[in-house]
Amino acid sequence: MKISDILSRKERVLSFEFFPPKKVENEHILFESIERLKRWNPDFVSVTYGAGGSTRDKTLDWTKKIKDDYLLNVMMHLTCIASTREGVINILKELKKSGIDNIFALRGDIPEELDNIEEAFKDFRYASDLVRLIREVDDSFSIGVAGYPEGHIECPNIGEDIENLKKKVDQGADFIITQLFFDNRYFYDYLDMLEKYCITLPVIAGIMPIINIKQVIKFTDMCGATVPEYLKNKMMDRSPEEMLNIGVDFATKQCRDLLENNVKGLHFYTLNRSRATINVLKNLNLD
Ligand SMILES: NC(=O)C1=CN([C@@H]2O[C@H](COP(=O)(O)OP(=O)(O)OC[C@H]3O[C@@H](n4cnc5c(N)ncnc54)[C@H](O)[C@@H]3O)[C@@H](O)[C@H]2O)C=CC1
Ligand SMILES: Nc1nc(=O)c2c([nH]1)NC[C@@H]1CN(c3ccc(C(=O)N[C@@H](CCC(=O)O)C(=O)O)cc3)CN21
Repeated sequence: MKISDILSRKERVLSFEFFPPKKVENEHILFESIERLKRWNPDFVSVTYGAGGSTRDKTLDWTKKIKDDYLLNVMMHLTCIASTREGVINILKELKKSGIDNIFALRGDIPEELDNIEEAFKDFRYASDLVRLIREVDDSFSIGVAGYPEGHIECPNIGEDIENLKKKVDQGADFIITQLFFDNRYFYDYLDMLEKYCITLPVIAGIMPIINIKQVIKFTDMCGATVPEYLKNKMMDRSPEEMLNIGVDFATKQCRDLLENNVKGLHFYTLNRSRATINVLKNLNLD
């Protein structure tokens, strides 16, 4: 089912994001999480795409599996860095054949071990190049792209970053999912700016209930999202149980405020765990 159709029909959407487990022994954690989260009737779930090629096949396999075994509406993340035109065209054919209608089109993180960046950018430079190719090859996909409420880390200023977002929109993207953020002010200011730049696509908010503060600090240092100082302080040196409760409490307040302000959707970065996200959803009493 195309996410663009769901977005035009529904006032608000709910979605969950997973990544293909690196270790076989972690697969059961993901199975359990999908099983539990399915009860919340997500409008779609998405599967991330590993940079550098390592987990790419796994992404397609997991996306198919979640669709066929759990009967969920799926979106596959597709990154284009270090990919060839031909390789991407083959993946699009495979997606079509498998009945997968939704693609999250990304450039992808630049792998640390990359020694020849020009080679990696040979066929695709930006996510907008990928959006263009998808539209060229098969116009029937629904395409999501990433938006950065705090600006993308490689971009000198947010205005320029939004102009770059506009290129993805102009190439035919259908909706935007934001990078994770913890202060809603960034999100509301971002929506105001998008309006000024005449970007009218639906914007789904990316939410990560914090389970482990050290892991989140490590990740946000890399992706440029700000973790509020008081939240860091509150979570430091707590037990895993205490940390999860603080994370759930924070994400609940954040989502409640977004819902009061008519957010178009909540997309949870679950990190393959279900408990924190489910506790937030329970607190929200979503109907
Ligand atoms: N769930 C996931 O898998 C997510 C992954 N990401 C990661 O975030 C990173 C960026 O990916 P995207 O946003 O898809 O890339 P993008 O191609 O839209 O943007 C990448 C950078 O290039 C700049 N840029 C874009 N077009 C440009 C142009 N024509 N001229 C000059 N600069 C331009 C942007 O401002 C940004 O700084 C990747 O590292 C991606 O993997 C981000 C969000 C979610
Ligand atoms: N720049 C960027 N790249 C991404 O891949 C990405 C985003 N942003 N933003 C949204 C989500 C969040 N994603 C994340 C966030 C954190 C981890 C993380 O902490 N991973 C663990 C390993 C987990 C495991 O393999 O068990 C780590 O320690 O890196 C992974 C994906 C993927 N997405």
